[in-house]
Amino acid sequence: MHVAILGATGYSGNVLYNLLSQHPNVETINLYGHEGGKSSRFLDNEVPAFFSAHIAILPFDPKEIMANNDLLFCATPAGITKDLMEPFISADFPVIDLSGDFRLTDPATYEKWYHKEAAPVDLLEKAVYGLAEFPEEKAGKYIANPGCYATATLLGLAPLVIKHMIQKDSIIVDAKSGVSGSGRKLSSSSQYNFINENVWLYKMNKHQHIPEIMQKLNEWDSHIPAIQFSTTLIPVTRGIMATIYLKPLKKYTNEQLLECFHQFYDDAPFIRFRENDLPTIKEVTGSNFCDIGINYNPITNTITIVSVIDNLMKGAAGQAIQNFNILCSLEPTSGLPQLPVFP
Ligand SMILES: NC(=O)C1=CN([C@@H]2O[C@H](COP(=O)(O)OP(=O)(O)OC[C@H]3O[C@@H](n4cnc5c(N)ncnc54)[C@H](OP(=O)(O)O)[C@@H]3O)[C@@H](O)[C@H]2O)C=CC1
Ligand SMILES: CC(=O)N[C@@H](CCC(=O)OP(=O)(O)O)C(=O)O
Repeated sequence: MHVAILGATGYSGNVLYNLLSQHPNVETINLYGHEGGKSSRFLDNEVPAFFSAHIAILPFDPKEIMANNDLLFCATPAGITKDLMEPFISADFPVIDLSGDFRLTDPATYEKWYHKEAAPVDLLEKAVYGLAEFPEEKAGKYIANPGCYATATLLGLAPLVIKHMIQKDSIIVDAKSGVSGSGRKLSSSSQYNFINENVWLYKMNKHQHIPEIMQKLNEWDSHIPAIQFSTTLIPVTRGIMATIYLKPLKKYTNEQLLECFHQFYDDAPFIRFRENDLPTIKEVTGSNFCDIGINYNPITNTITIVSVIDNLMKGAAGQAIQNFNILCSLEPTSGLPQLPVFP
């Protein structure tokens, strides 16, 4: 297949290029950048880590992309993506979009949480939310790849929520992310002097993944009223840990809780259910795995779920490849590493 990447110079685009260049079903990868941008940009000049990849970054041109490729991976920022995607959606051209612009079905909710103008409703209606382990019933060729925090949180919560085993108003999520989650551009919080030997709880009660998580949770259980959700920046490059606390609906044994997770995840190639062993971020770095461990405290009647992913893999480019495999009916694990980078 011939595939295109828009935004290959960004972190998620870098990882997409890396994965696609080793994908057995991908013949060529064409790179695109800004509309009307310089025609003399090359990947190796922009990203020294890809020193030998002397590949041109062509100016963004929907007609040329659709004429020369079978599918587009879009790794541009939220707020910008929605202005670029109309020609692809109108032509029913396959797109896997890593941004948040087409994940929320309600434009007013997007505008409230992203503080940006939403995509038009007729375009939003064509998008399919692509949490790979829990595909939508709706079919479509425009896949809205989930957010990184949303992926870790939803995969940790899914089994107990779908089986209605929890007190619905009891969910508290304390999520932490490495700095690459904010992309390649420098910001005050990504400066070494700020985040080294520091932790920072940011966007308290305002994080844009709250409505995304609620949208999916309410598909599984429409009676979940809200979640308490916080995001903390930690001094690591890659990785997310979502620590989830909730109260069970009634007393369950540890075995009953383990059995619930096994039912959902034993056949899922990228979920490693670790039972009562609580995973660390490093155990999934560089892989598309989501590792999940659980603990039950009878004294406080609290279940703790720890869900870890690599934000650039399962939280972005890795899940995008999973969605590519699903959309194109390829082997579910094609192009994705089977072990993390460790140590
Ligand atoms: N980082 C992460 O862990 C995750 C990111 N995402 C989402 O994936 C998307 C990409 O994120 P990330 O890789 O971190 O971002 P980066 O900031 O690292 O990269 C953004 C990319 O978009 C390009 N770009 C920006 N504006 C335009 C434009 N108008 N036309 C064409 N290209 C443009 C940039 O090119 P240039 O540098 O030339 O401007 C760059 O290649 C975002 O929507 C993000 O929210 C989702 C999950 C996790
Ligand atoms: C560490 C860090 O800053 N992470 C980013 C995640 C950005 C992202 O992926 O945003 P969308 O999925 O909504 O596009 C944040 O918390 O906003």
